[in-house]
Amino acid sequence: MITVESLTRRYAGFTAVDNVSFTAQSGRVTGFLGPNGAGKSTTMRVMVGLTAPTSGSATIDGVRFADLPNPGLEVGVLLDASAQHAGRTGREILTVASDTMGLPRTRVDEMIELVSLTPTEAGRRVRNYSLGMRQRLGIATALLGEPRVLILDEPANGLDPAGIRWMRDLLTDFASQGGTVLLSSHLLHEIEVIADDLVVIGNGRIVASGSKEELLAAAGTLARSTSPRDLAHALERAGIPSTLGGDGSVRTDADPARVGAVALAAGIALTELRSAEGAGLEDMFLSLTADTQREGAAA
Ligand SMILES: Nc1ncnc2c1ncn2[C@@H]1O[C@H](COP(=O)(O)OP(=O)(O)OP(=O)(O)O)[C@@H](O)[C@H]1O
Repeated sequence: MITVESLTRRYAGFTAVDNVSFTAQSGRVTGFLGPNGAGKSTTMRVMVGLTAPTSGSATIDGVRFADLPNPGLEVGVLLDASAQHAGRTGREILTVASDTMGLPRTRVDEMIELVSLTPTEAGRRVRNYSLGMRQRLGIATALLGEPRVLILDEPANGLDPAGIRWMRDLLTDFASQGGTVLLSSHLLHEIEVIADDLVVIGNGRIVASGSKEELLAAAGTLARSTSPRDLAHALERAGIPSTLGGDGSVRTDADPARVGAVALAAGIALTELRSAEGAGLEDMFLSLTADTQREGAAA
């Protein structure tokens, strides 16, 4: 389990991470979301001891990363796939990491195979790797020591569609075997498919956290009718505030049963009635972070 408690990081008067607290539970995949510059990477860097917190703490199973005797055996980290030594081959990078952790060299070949780098690719210098190949190598390095915890910043970045699916299965399996996965991504569809829990950050502060179901269910109800204005008026008369979308949809915080009952009583035929959950993570993300989006996007 990863525990972040009242974490703050300031840079010369600018607060990048502001009193952030959350946990990433074992056996679950936690998606870490936020607009550009929200503070995700800074939080993850503090978790793995690359950045010192101004105050507060981040611990892995109760221990600070810097205090872990052989961290690679406990925590697999992929923060910046391009930060690998460009002059070494992929195989050399894995071999050095494996030796540092005191692992048998056989792990190197196992990992190369696991991430589907060909022997030729593994023998190529990293400066000549594509982004997706760097990402695969980074994942191989993270998994080398068979850690219980994975901290991954944008791991799907640069992967092809098959690679994204492979990564999804890998992380889901890892969590189903009791591992802890914290991953940041801008690929909301990916997060929506893979994450059990979500932590949303905006301008350095947590704006929402909880299980994906909980957070998406809070999205309310979406209804469609041949006469959306009449439906909105009927809801208003029933004391249910609603929003009329440009696409003819009507959204409310009331549950679908209540919206259906109001429509029936008003003699309005519905063409669609469902939890707005289907509207998905993107809507939720944009509405939660609207105040912190540089584009000022609203739901
Ligand atoms: N070393 C530093 N010095 C000054 N400011 C920094 C430093 N590192 C990060 N910041 C600032 O802290 C804020 C948070 O950055 P961070 O990289 O954590 O965001 P992020 O959520 O990971 O963004 P992205 O989605 O774009 O990767 C940004 O405004 C960034 O400019």
